[in-house]
Order: sequence, then C-alpha cells, then structure tokens
Amino acid sequence: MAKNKPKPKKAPRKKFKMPSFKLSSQQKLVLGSFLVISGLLIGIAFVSHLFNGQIDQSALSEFTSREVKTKNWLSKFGAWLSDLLIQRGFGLASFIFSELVLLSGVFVLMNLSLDKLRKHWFWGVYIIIWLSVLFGFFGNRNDILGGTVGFEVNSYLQDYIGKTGTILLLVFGLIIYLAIRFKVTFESIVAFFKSAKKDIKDELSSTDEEIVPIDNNLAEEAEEIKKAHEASLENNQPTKKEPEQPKTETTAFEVNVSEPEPESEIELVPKSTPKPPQKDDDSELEIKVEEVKEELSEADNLANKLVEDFGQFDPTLELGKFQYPPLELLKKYDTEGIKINQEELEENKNRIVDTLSNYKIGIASIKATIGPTVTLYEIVPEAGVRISKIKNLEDDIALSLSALGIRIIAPIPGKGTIGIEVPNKDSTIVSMRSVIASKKFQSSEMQLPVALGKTISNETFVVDLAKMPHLLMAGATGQGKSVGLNAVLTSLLYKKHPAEVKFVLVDPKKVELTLFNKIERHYLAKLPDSEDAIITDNTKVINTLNSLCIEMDNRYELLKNALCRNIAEYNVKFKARKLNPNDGHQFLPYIVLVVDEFADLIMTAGKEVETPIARLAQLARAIGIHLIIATQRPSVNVITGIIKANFPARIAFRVTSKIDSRTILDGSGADQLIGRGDMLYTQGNDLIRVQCAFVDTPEVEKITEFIGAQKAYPDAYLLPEYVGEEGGTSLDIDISDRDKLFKDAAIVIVTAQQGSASLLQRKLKLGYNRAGRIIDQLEAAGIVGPFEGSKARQVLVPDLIALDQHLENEI
Ligand SMILES: Nc1ncnc2c1ncn2[C@@H]1O[C@H](COP(=O)(O)OP(=O)(O)OP(=O)(O)O)[C@@H](O)[C@H]1O
Repeated sequence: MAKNKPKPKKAPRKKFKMPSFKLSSQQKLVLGSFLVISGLLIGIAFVSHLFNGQIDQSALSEFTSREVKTKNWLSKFGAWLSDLLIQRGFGLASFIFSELVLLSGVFVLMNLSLDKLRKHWFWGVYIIIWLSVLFGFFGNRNDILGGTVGFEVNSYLQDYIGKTGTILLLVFGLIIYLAIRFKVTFESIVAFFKSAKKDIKDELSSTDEEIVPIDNNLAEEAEEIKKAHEASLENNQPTKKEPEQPKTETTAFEVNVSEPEPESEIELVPKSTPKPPQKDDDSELEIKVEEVKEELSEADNLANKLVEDFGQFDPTLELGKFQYPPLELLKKYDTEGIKINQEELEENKNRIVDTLSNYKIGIASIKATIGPTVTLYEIVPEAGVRISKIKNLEDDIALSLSALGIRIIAPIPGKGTIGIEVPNKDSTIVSMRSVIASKKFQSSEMQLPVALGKTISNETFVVDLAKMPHLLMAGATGQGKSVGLNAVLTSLLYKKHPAEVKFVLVDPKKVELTLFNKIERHYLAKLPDSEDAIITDNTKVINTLNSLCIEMDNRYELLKNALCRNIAEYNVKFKARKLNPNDGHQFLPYIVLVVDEFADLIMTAGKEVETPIARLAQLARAIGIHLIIATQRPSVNVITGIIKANFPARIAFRVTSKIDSRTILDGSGADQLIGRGDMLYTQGNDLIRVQCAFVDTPEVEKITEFIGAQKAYPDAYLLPEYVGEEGGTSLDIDISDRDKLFKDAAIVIVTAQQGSASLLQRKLKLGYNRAGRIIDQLEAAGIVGPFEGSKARQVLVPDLIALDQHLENEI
C-alpha cells in the first residue's frame, strides 16, 4: 500500500511541469528579455495614453492608413493597445498588465517558480477587474477611469442589486482578496492595531522628556563634579607629582580622583557596522547554496502560526498603560558629589607615612582614591617589608589618625598593594536618584537589577538579585538596613513591570514596610484568604513560607513539563506561545520574599520558619523565587549554618563586635565600618565596600503613591493556599464537609466538560491543594470520573440542568 500511493502522485506532476521547464538557458534569456521589454513598452504606451489618448481617438478609425499619425509614444500600436485595454477594457487598472508582463520576464530570467508566477497572474487579473469595477462606479462609458468593462459591469450590477449592493459586493471582493492573498484574519487585524497602538505609545514614551533629563542630569552632574575636581586640584595642587619617580626624601603621593560615573558617558558615535565581504571579481562560477530549512515539530508550527497571527505573548498587556515612576520623585541632595579636601588628604598621608616609619616601614609610593564616605590610600611598601607587620598596626594607625572605622586590606586582591581605608571628615550622601539615573542601572540587562549604591571609586554598584540568588543583610540597629531594603525595592520598582515581579513582604516590626501597602494590587503577593498583603503576624509567616514552597513545587512541575531548566527559559518559551495555557502554563513573575527582622521570627517560630526558608533557599533559585533576609542580631542561633550555606550574597552594615562580623562575613571588617549606610558586600569571594544609596521614607511614599494611583490588577498576586497540618487533605465524602466553592466548581467543570484541577485554579483563583480537594469531592459526588494520569478526568454530568437534578437528588 505504501508503495502504491506515491506513484500516481508523481506521474501527473511530471506531465504537467515538463513543457514549461524545457527551455534552454539561451531561450530563457530571449523569452525573459522579450517579456521585460514588452512590459516596459506597454507601460510606456499606457502612460503616453494618459496624455494623448483623446487626440489619438480619431486616428484609430483609420488605423491601417500610413498617412495617419498618432501622438502615442509607441505610435499606432501603442495607441491601439492602450485604447483596447484602457479605454475599451479595464481603465487605469490595466497598468497592472504591464507590471505582470514585466514580472513574467523577471521570473523567466531568474528561473523562479512558475507556480508563484501563476498566482501573481491570477491575483493580478482579479485585482484588475475589481479596480475596474470600483473605478467604473464613479466613471462613464469609455471613461479612462474604469474603462468600458468597469462601466458595463457596474451598470449591470446596479440594475439588479442597486448602488448599495454594488458597494457591498466590492467590499466583499476586497475581503476575499485580502483574506486569501495575504492571509489576513480578523484576529491579525486586531493584533495589528493593538501593536500599532503600542508602537506609537513606545515611540512616545521613548521620546519622553524624563529620559532626557536623566542623561542631561547625569551629564550636568558629571560636568559639575569634574569641574569641582579640577577647581580643587588647581587650587591645592599646582604641580602634579609623578608616582613613577619617587623623591628620595618624601614619599610619592598620587591622588586618584576617580572619574565620576565613567559608565554614565553616553556613546554618540554610531558603531561602524562590519562591511559585507566583497565579491571576488575573478570568480566566474557561482555556487548556489540551497537554504536548509529546519524541521519543525507540530507544536512549533502551531506556536509559529500563533506568533504570526497574534504576535508574541505580552505579559504586560493587562496593565499596558502602566507608567514607571519618574526620576523626579527622588530627591537631589546638596551634599552629593565628591569634594576633595586637599589638606585632609595631605594630613592623612603624612600621618600614615609617619606612623609606618615609626615602626621602620618604608613606603615606595602612596595613592589616594576618594569615595563618598571613605578614602582608600593604597601604599606600595619598600622591598622586604612583611605585609603582616602593617596589618598588625591597624590600631596604631587608627590612633594616629584619630579616626574610627579604619580598615586595612593587606594586600588588596589582584593589585599587589596595601589598602588603608580612612573615613572622610565630611561624608557625602549617595542619593537613590543618582544611582537610578546612572547608565549602568538604566541600561542593565539583568533579570532583577538592584542599584545598591556607590563603590569606593565612585562607580554605581549594580547587582543582579536573580544571580545572588538570595541576600542576607545584617547590621546593628540604626546602621542603614531598612534604608538598604528600601533601596533594593525601589530599584526593582524603577525597572520591573508589575507583571514581571511580585513581592512577599514580611515585616514583624509592623512599621518599616507599611508604605508598600499602596502597591498591593500591582506588586504584592499574598495568601488567598488574607486581608493584608504585608505580613506582620508570625503564624501567617509560616503559612506564607509553606505556600511559597508549594508555589515552588508547582513551578518545578511546570518547568519539567515545559522541558525548561529555569524561569527565564520558561518565560521565553511561554512568550513565544510554545506552552499551552490550557495545560496550566502561565507567565511566571519573579517572586521576591523580603523579611525585615529575621531574628524575631526565628526566636518565636524557630524550626517552623527555618525549615521552609532553608528549602526555598536551596531550591528556589531556578524558578524565580529569591529571598532577602535582614536581621539586627547576626548571632549564630539566628544566622544558622544551614541559612548561611544557602545565602552566599551578604551585606553587612556596621556591627558592634568582631564576632558578629565573622558571623555575617566569615571575617572581620563589618565592625570597622562607620555606619549610616556604609556597608560591605560579598558574593562569596571579595569584600566590596559600598556606600548604600539613601532613599528616605517620603521618597518611598511618593513612589508607592505614584504607582498606587494607576490602574491595578483586581487583586494581589495570589499564592497557593496552604492548609496547615490540622487541615488534612483526605477525601471529604460527607456532603456537609464540602468546600464552600463546591457548587461553583461543579458548574465550571460541567460547563467546560473538562475535569481538571488547573481549570478550577484558574477560574476560581484557588490554590493547587484546594482545587485538588474539590476535584476529589466532585469525584465522590459522581460528577467527575476517577483520576486518569495526565489526562483530564471524565465529566459524568452532561449539562447544567442535569447537574441541578444530580445535586437535588443528593439531598
Ligand atoms: N545610605 C545612607 N546614607 C545616609 N544616611 C543613612 C543611610 N542609611 C541610613 N542612614 C541614616 O541612618 C538612619 C537609620 O537607618 P535605618 O533606619 O535604615 O537603620 P536600621 O538599620 O534599619 O535600624 P533598625 O534596625 O533600628 O530599624 C537613617 O534614618 C539615616 O539617617
């Protein structure tokens, strides 16, 4: 059977194609150029007819006489042909004939598919007739507009179906043309208008003034700081000292004024694009490479079709008009920008050199890098000096500089110098505005970019929360933790759409995160039955953490079914419409869990909290759940081994003892910080000193108000329901024990004739567990059939009337 089928198929094809492909290359050249030239000549004749047609009319009756002259540029033949096709034929639409003839020539010359040419001719003739009838609607007999054909067909149609009927018929003809020729569908028209609307909006927002000020501000700021640097250097340091040529008596001293925001410079010069390789003139033989088409699976084909028709899935569409908070909501500080106090620099340098020389340590060179709160003096000791000797002098140097918070880094990793960090007398504030406006943050492609502050070399410090993947924040009271948390949240609010990220906020202190209540329906996630999205009650924290564990398991299941390794891959696939929402797939937002006072939780709930936190920390990175945990008390019974092992990224604000510093950072350093947002950041290896960006409560309030005033989702993002151990998950056969939503669920299932828990989850906004329990109850009530593996359960009740009867009979 298999052998017989292809034979009859092949035979007619060969017969049909043979004559058209028998032309030799020379014949094709002759025929092709003949057709191209004919097409051009017809076009010329037609154009000429537009100007001379009237005059040539009289000459046409004596067409055969040699004396009679015509004005057409192709003389009598041109006049005759134009009259035949335009005047007595199809009017202006006849121009398409010349295009079709020319196109045929091109097809023959280039050896293109004749099938396609046939289609061009078919649709070409179709549109010629259609245009002729359309123009004929407005013209007269023998009119140049629609020609005789257009006029006659029109008058015929109008006699029978009237003017309105003719118009409707024309519209119908156009629809046929668009639908079959260009595969236009109703949905694609809707999608086109939607995307056009979005493009216009994007265009408008990209030219929005707020971007310009960012760059302008930056440029201004950069200019100001640069000027300040130059001015102070000119005043205080008239001659520049070269570090390479140290003088014999005094130590060479170089001030390294780090360029403010080097990353903020915006490149205006267009990048030169690589030129295509030039054709080798000598090569006579060209090789044609057949395009290799990838074999697509059925699902891929369907996805491609869907993307073609509707475009990529856009998760932000529901809040398509959402506007990100503008930069103006953040405050500008007068004390911003690095100010160089040359006297202070010289003084500190001399003291460092003196102290070290008291201990017989010679210095080859010294360099200063001025940061927002501390200045780093990098020294290169003379040959033969032991590094440990300098490290041991930490307290002595601190004493001689009479300053707190001196930190010695010996040696600076990767540099071969020794660093001494000395706090500036006047520290400068790093405003949230300056870090948000930085190019580094604005143009970051990170999944969850967080602008934490500025490093010692005054560069904006941006990290990706998704890469951390969890963050532990610790510091004594009043050292800047809450400000740090607000900086993290603000960064995400400035960069992520409500569809892309959700926060679960735990605030046992009850006051720190309340401002975020205003953005509940935009950015917060909560348990289905809870009133407030911000969790202040410790028992609710346990439920929420367990619920997040269920969400994690659900997401892993989705990822497994979608054959994806992480949330980013999954979402890309979902946007490309390769995952079917009917199988429970949906766009997954990142979830960021913030716990403001972790010590408090551990003290009251202990293992009940630690276990789910540790589970989430161990497993949740791939599915987009990230934890940020802050604590005042960084003791070992709060930050336990299991927590530490799963939080490689840590931020330490100032702590009071070396032991606390060791608990957070596995080393000292946090005890030598100066507070007020001065912090050390580590992601498992080096310690980086950063001045945390400062964002004040009124600023957060303005941002949340701005977002809160915009259109929101109907509710906060609902996490799966978690029923504590006492809730039980056994099958409830007793009618009185049925779920409140049992009847609603039965209606949903019977209407859709599909017995699946995920359908209930979506339609009734239920957690996975609750939906599963209701399905069990529906099974017990005989409404759905038993579990059938990956298939949906069979629905045993055919319609809603039967369902009513079924439920009545039960009572
Ligand atoms: N990055 C910063 N820049 C400048 N000042 C800061 C910064 N961070 C904090 N401060 C100052 O320190 C004060 C206390 O900060 P914050 O409230 O964040 O401390 P905290 O560690 O959360 O304290 P607690 O644990 O008691 O809540 C702030 O009111 C502010 O004046």
